[in-house]
Amino acid sequence: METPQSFDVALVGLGVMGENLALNLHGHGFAVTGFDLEEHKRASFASRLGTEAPRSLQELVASLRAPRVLLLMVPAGAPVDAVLRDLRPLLHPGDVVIDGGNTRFTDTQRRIAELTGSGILYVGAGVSGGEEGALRGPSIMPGGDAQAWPVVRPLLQAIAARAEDDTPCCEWIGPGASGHFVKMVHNGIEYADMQTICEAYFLMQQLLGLQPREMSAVFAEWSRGELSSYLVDITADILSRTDPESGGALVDVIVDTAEQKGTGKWASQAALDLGVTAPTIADAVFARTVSAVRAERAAAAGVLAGPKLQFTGERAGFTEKIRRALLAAKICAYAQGFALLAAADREYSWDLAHGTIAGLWRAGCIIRARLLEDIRHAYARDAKLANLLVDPHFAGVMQDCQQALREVVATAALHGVPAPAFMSALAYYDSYRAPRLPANLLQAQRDYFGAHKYERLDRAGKFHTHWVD
Ligand SMILES: NC(=O)C1=CN([C@@H]2O[C@H](COP(=O)(O)OP(=O)(O)OC[C@H]3O[C@@H](n4cnc5c(N)ncnc54)[C@H](OP(=O)(O)O)[C@@H]3O)[C@@H](O)[C@H]2O)C=CC1
Ligand SMILES: O=C(CO)[C@H](O)[C@H](O)COP(=O)(O)O
Repeated sequence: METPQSFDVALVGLGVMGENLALNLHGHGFAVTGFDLEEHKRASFASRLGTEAPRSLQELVASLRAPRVLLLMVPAGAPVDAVLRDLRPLLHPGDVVIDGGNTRFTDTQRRIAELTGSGILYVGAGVSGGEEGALRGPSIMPGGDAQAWPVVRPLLQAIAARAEDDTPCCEWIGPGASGHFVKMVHNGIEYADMQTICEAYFLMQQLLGLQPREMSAVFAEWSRGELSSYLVDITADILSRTDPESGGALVDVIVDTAEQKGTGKWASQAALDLGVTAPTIADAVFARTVSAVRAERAAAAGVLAGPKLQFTGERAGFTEKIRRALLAAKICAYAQGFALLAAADREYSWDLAHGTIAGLWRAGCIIRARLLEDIRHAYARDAKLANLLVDPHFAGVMQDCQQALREVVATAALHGVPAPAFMSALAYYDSYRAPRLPANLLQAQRDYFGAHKYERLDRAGKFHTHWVD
């Protein structure tokens, strides 16, 4: 076993993310050790780093310099509780535990409460960037016990991605579970971003009859402009790939059933809990759930009627409309994500810096996009912006793109092509800019059947009408 107290940091969980984060730390000059339940993972990791594998958590902890820093990259949920239960008796006041997994923020709140009085500094850190990002530089969103920040800052900022202005994509988010909340919102936006790209692809395929390679060129072109982003880039790459077995496009042989691990659902649940309008994020989750009932959809296709229209419009012009619709829908999804952050900030008093958070997402993470620099500027102009849509820059982009979004949504509806995220983005935009909504009638209905009362435009107070004689 290595000399006791010789390591700067320990990774617990040497899977896809943990091993690569460890290699990233090692590459930045930190002395790293690691532990996994599986002996073969411990051994192969130790041999890669030229160290000896600890045989137990006790040996792992004993090999760390004080204050000890442990980064957990185990699956979210029960495994985190199991590791914490085993670690707790081994740690001392001032030691830091970072949970870098996609943990539900309410679990982080509970664990912080459970550790109160122990002196152990707990950090819930969102990490995004996937396998490649973990190795080359992820975006990291740490929050929790602020005393831990000076201890972990050199480690986390060293391995994080860097934005174009060389700022590390890792900054202290705030107290409590704010780091995991911000990561959850990142993933909610990720769901909406992915779904709107998929709808753009589907419309080009279903209405314009474009082949994957043609669409690959379209997405590659789009990624050189305002839509420049990692997700559009990888879409162009995916659509260019050939399946070696069939010789056709690889995307065409992949089953149209999307899986999910829960972060988009949690973001939607948090939006409902906090009373935030986030329909495009929620519709992206529902798009996955409806994709999952593949056999039911196949049966319903033989029963349920739809339109029999052929697209007769001008193809190049419509492709440009889809591009603009995609940009508009993406902005709406980001607006919803940032509205969710603002509501959580009000609820939990985290004092979230929206501009800083946009800055952290500029590189390393899955939603990295050119747009995030504009979002950062929007919050620099007005840190208390009511909604991203009303920032002068974004209001201008929406002005340019809203007509295209309408035409794409209308065309999708007329031709029976499902485009739920585009549709809900448009409804969000129109609802948010509506000075008057039909909720007056809704209030009357509530008062009619439940005596719930309503307010009047012409005088203050709550009123009830005896609707039934
Ligand atoms: N993959 C990704 O792209 C991203 C993942 N994340 C999050 O990071 C976390 C880790 O994900 P990922 O690396 O993909 O998951 P993996 O399943 O690849 O790795 C998790 C590792 O933790 C090990 N493990 C489980 N329980 C324990 C325990 N009690 N003690 C020690 N090791 C344990 C697992 O071992 P075993 O296999 O034996 O169970 C496995 O080797 C998750 O919360 C995930 O949501 C965040 C961003 C991106
Ligand atoms: O956190 C991530 C990236 O930021 C993961 O890739 C995410 O867990 C993927 O989520 P899902 O499996 O639900 O699509």
